Amino acid sequence: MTIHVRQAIGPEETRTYDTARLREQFLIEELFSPGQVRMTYSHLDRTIVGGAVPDGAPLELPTPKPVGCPNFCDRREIGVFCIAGSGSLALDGERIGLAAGDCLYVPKGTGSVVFEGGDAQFYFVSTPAHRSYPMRKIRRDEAIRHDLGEVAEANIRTLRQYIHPDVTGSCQLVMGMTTIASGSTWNTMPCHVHDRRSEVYFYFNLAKATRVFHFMGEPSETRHIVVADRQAVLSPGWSIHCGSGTGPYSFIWSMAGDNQDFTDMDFVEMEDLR
Ligand SMILES: O=C(O)C(=O)C[C@H](O)C(=O)CO
Ligand SMILES: [Zn+2]
Repeated sequence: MTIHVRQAIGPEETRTYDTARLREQFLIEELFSPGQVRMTYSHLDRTIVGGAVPDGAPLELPTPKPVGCPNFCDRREIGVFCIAGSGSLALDGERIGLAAGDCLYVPKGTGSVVFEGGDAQFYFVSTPAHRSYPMRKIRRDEAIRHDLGEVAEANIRTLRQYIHPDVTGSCQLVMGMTTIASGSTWNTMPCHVHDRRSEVYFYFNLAKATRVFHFMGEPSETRHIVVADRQAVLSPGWSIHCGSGTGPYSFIWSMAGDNQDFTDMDFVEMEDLR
């Protein structure tokens, strides 16, 4: 098991960063390793971002020191996506099968969490929770689907809300997946901020040579991070978050903070971007 801790960084400090520092603070490069759970604990809403690759043997989710409780879910909830292959999660011994594109909401109070599967790869995000909602598996066709964008703006995409108040209860975690249509490049453009919530963008299904140029920063001080397959970007509430890919890609977004209102966004006017 590996866990790295990232402190919350403000806009003034971020303005002074060079490329290496920006990547060190906001990009999570290595999430998947056979037989391992890898995690990053971010002080942005105390979000834990992780990857688990059971590689044929049961892989228990450990409880790292920053969690501060005997069990991982004593005061936390988790959203888990199977991003490749198929496998299962055993929650206190109850096995739930997951195929690529399925999501599992793991409630506060769950004791043991075990990842299983020969070829399965799991991406997960966990945030603090104050009460227990029912465990729920959400298949791709059970998520709320939104078809967004315009051909002329190269931003045609399908956004699916999986962990969302209209699908399943959760304390603060809101989570889903967006897939960019063939021929489009942009996600989340026109862009927005929402200082009430922080967000994590996990990019995947990129070909080896494809890169997403992820834009972040204050609207008046934008920066970019070049992102490869299966890498995640931490997005503070004050930062824009959008990207343009050199080839096809999808991403799993997750949010936590003061509300679960997906539509609560402050859109940025194009003329205000620098
Ligand atoms: O393609 C999009 O637009 C998104 O996926 C938007 C994210 O879900 C988001 O930023 C929600 O606040
Ligand atoms: Zn957002």
